Amino acid sequence: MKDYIARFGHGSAKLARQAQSKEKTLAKMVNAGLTEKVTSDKLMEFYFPACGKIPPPVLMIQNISFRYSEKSSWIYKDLELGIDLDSRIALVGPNGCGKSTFLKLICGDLIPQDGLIRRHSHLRIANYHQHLAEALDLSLSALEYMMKCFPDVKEREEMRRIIGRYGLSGRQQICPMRHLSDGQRCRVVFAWLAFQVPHLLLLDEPTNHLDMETIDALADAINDFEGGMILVSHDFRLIGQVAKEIWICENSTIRKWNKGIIEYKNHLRNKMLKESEFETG
Ligand SMILES: Nc1ncnc2c1ncn2[C@@H]1O[C@H](COP(=O)(O)OP(=O)(O)OP(=O)(O)O)[C@@H](O)[C@H]1O
Repeated sequence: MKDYIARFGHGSAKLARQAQSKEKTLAKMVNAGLTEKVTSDKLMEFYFPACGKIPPPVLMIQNISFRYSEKSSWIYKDLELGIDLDSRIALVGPNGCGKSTFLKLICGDLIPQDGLIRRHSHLRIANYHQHLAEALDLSLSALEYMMKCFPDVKEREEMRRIIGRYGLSGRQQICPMRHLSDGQRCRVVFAWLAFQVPHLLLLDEPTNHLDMETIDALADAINDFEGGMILVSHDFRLIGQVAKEIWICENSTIRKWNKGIIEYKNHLRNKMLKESEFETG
């Protein structure tokens, strides 16, 4: 209401009248104690539970080739890689080169036409991507949703504590998720993801909708996590915080960058400068 008053208070006569009327209503609500105190979201303390160790090899990608259809070009051709619980990988590369496809292949959402992906029989993989938040049933509250996904947790209070860790306060836990902001819905998704106790975290652009403090909390949680991680992100700050190695996805393959993240950033910058010089002649 304050926004409306600020925007339209000096607008056309009709809008200004509406703004004045809102101002009066707001004053009455404040006097009657009907407005809620403005608070910022509770700082999120991300946390991925201890997943226990499984011996290597945890995941082996053996000569896989993948394309979406017979008519389309190969996204990967004869790809060979290994991933363990101490892998902390940032997967980078130009738009459309196949980063998300790689994560889908790893978690088994897509099957390669050739080759094999061998996963340790006890391996639990959690795959975070934007569409998870879009697929939430918004008529449910975060609490109802989590109780439905994890029926083994019988006590509401226990589940409230679990969700609370992800920075959702009392009311935000019990109102329909349609009333939550995009960032708050992401927190629900992270709570759901972490509660699966994965060994391997696949994070596809996790920072969209998250503010800087929350991204830092996520970085801390990843650094405390005892399992493996593959991160697809354009956020070099997060990459610098959590990745130990960079893999570059390009030309139907993935190759390991054998220098540090800063060197990779400089390499990209120089490449872009050269391209723009070439374009401008
Ligand atoms: N379901 C699909 N069916 C057909 N083609 C697809 C499908 N999903 C992705 N593609 C195509 O496969 C290629 C790789 O897509 P992918 O989303 O894996 O790339 P990306 O590197 O993650 O891209 P970005 O950085 O833009 O997210 C793209 O050309 C994309 O258009």
